[in-house]
Amino acid sequence: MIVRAPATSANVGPGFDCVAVALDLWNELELSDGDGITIEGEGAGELAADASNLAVRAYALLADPAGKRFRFTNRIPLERGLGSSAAAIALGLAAAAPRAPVDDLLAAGLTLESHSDNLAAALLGGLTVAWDGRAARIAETLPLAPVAVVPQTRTSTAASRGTLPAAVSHADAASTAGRAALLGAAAVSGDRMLFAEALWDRLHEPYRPSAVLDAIRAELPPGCAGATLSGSGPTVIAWAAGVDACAAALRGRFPDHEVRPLAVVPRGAL
Ligand SMILES: Nc1ncnc2c1ncn2[C@@H]1O[C@H](COP(=O)(O)OP(=O)(O)OP(=O)(O)O)[C@@H](O)[C@H]1O
Ligand SMILES: N[C@@H](CCO)C(=O)O
Repeated sequence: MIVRAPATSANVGPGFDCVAVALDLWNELELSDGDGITIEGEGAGELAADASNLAVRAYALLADPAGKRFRFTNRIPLERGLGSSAAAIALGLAAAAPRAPVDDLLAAGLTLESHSDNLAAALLGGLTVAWDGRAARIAETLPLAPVAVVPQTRTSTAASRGTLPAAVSHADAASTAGRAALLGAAAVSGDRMLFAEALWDRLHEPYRPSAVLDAIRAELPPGCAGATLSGSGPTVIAWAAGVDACAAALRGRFPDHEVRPLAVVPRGAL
């Protein structure tokens, strides 16, 4: 059996801990009878190749890993805000229970990661909204295309979440709720202008400083209509109508970053 799970970009601006989008960059698990765990690609030599591996732990929540051989091919870089942990969890869950209701998989996943936004998109694909233990894919594609600006540096999500304040003002909550409503409407309607207007947040981005995000917003590259911090960062997503022009400009401006157009994919691990 072969299972694939996509990278994901969570929050998409105002959708903190509830919105995420699946991207065309995939981790893969080949599961067969036998034993042993092998890891190729991203995280090889670094990730645990034993029962403590996150994907194997996810599998073990719903099926017995004894007598199974796990062969992982990883393409999603770790701790860059591209949902590597959620993809690992999605692989394990989808391999263990491919026909389980998504809400059951989310409930299992929540025992391993405290927020289910990335996991929802990794399982369902497209743009997802997660709420109160449930999730739905609300759009298969988006009106603007994501171009990822990926630094060499890493940010642990746990550490990044530690910088967020315990409470926010009503003004910040109201502003962000408005943008989040716009984000959903723009995604479903396919309206580019509304989507670009939605890409502003006051709940988490102000507490996760990013010079790249600030620089892109201060001077939008050609073809680019807005930018968001990807998950907890440090990757930034530039949202483009003209991907080639946008990517070329970003490569010129951020030569020590990897600039990577990553199309939205309509399906996830399920
Ligand atoms: N392919 C993988 N297999 C097993 N464990 C993984 C894998 N990828 C990531 N992990 C685990 O998840 C951790 C990274 O999770 P973290 O939430 O900090 O980053 P991320 O998921 O890449 O970013 P974000 O959640 O902001 O999108 C790694 O340090 C490792 O423990
Ligand atoms: N919603 C989570 C996503 C982490 O990928 C956060 O912003 O911390």
